[in-house]
Amino acid sequence: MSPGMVMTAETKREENAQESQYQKGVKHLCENGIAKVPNKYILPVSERPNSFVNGESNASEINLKLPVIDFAELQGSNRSQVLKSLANACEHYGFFQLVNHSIPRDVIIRMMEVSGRFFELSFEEREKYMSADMWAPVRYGTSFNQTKDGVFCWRDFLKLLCHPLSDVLARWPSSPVDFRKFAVAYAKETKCLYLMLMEAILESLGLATTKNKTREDEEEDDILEEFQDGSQLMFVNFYPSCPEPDLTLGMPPHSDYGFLTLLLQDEVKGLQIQFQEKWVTIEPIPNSFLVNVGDHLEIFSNGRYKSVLHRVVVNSTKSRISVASLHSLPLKTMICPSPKLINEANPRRYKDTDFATFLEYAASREPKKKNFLESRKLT
Ligand SMILES: O=C(O)CCC(=O)C(=O)O
Ligand SMILES: [Fe+2]
Repeated sequence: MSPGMVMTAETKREENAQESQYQKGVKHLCENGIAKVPNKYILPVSERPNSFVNGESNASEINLKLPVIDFAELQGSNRSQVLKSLANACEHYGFFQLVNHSIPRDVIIRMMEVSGRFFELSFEEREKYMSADMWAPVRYGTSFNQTKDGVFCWRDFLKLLCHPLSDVLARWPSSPVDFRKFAVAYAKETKCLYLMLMEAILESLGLATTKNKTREDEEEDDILEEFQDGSQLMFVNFYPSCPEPDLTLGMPPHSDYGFLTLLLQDEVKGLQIQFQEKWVTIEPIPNSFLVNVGDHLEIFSNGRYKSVLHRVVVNSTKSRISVASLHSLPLKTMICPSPKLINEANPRRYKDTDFATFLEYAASREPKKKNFLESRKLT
C-alpha cells in the first residue's frame, strides 16, 4: 500500500471517529470544551441566522407582537369575542401566546427543572435513551434528523411518546428519579389544555358550538372524542450556548406535524417565526404558552389556519430549554380537510395524510424540494 493510501485510510478512520462523536450530541461536544463551531454544524451562508437574500437581511428588525389569547376569558362570558381573536391569530400568524392558561405553576416549574436535571446527567446515563430510530417511543437524540442531516444543528432532545401512557411509561427515563412523576403530571395537564383549545378551535371554524347543539354538532363531539384518544409527543429541547452562534441554528426552519403545539420555554429567547417573509424573534412571556397551528390543522381547516415555519437561533452566553407538546388525532388516523369546510367555492386543497406518511417523508434521504406540508397540497 502506498503512503498516500495509508493516509487516506487513516483520514477516513478519523472522519468516522469524529462523526460518531457528533452523533453523541452537542451537549457532549461542549462538555469536552470547544472554542469554535466544528464544520459539521456550519450552515451554508444563505441559511445562517443573519444571512442576506437579494441584498436584504432575512432577519427582521420589527418587534412583532403576537396575538395574546386569555384562556380564562375564553372560558368565560367573553368567549365569542376571544374566539374571533383566536381565528384571527390562526389565520394570520399561525401562532399565539396563551396566558391565564389554568395549568398550575408548580407543574410547569417542576417540568422545566427536571428537564434541566435530565440534561445535566452524565453522558453515560443519557446515552441509555439514545436511538436513531424515528419510531422509538422514547429517544434521546441530536440535531433535527441525525441520520440524514448533512449539517447538524445545535440541539439535543429527548422525545417522549405520551399516549397511551400505560404502554410507554416504563420506557421513559428512570433518572432523575422524579422525572417520570413530573413529566407525567405535565403531559396530562397539557393534554387537557389542548383538548379545551381544540374545542375552541372547532368552534372558531364554525364547526361546533357549546350551546344549542344540533345533530351536526354531535358529530363534532365524536371528533372531540377522537382528539381525546389522539397522539401526544413531547420534545424536551436543549440548546447549549454556542461559541459562534451566527454560523449555525438550534433548529432549522420547519413546521410542526400535528394539530396544535404547546410550547413552554425558559426565559432565554431563541424562537423565530416566519412573518411576511422575514424571521422575527419571539420574546418569551413569563408563565405563558406559545401555541402554534400544525400541518394537520392547516389540512383539516382546508388552508384557513396556517402552519407557519419557525426556527431556533442560539446564543453565545446561555443555554436554553424548551418543551414542545405536539398533539394530533390517533397516529393511524387519516387527516383530511373537514367535509364541512369544503364546497364549490372552496374546493379541497390537500391530500389526505397520516403519521406514517410524515415519518416516511422525514426519514427519506431523497433531496427535498418542498417541505412536508407543501408536498400534501393539491396543485
Ligand atoms: O425550542 C423552541 O423554541 C422551538 C421548538 C420547536 O419548534 C419544536 O420542538 O418543534
Ligand atoms: Fe416546531
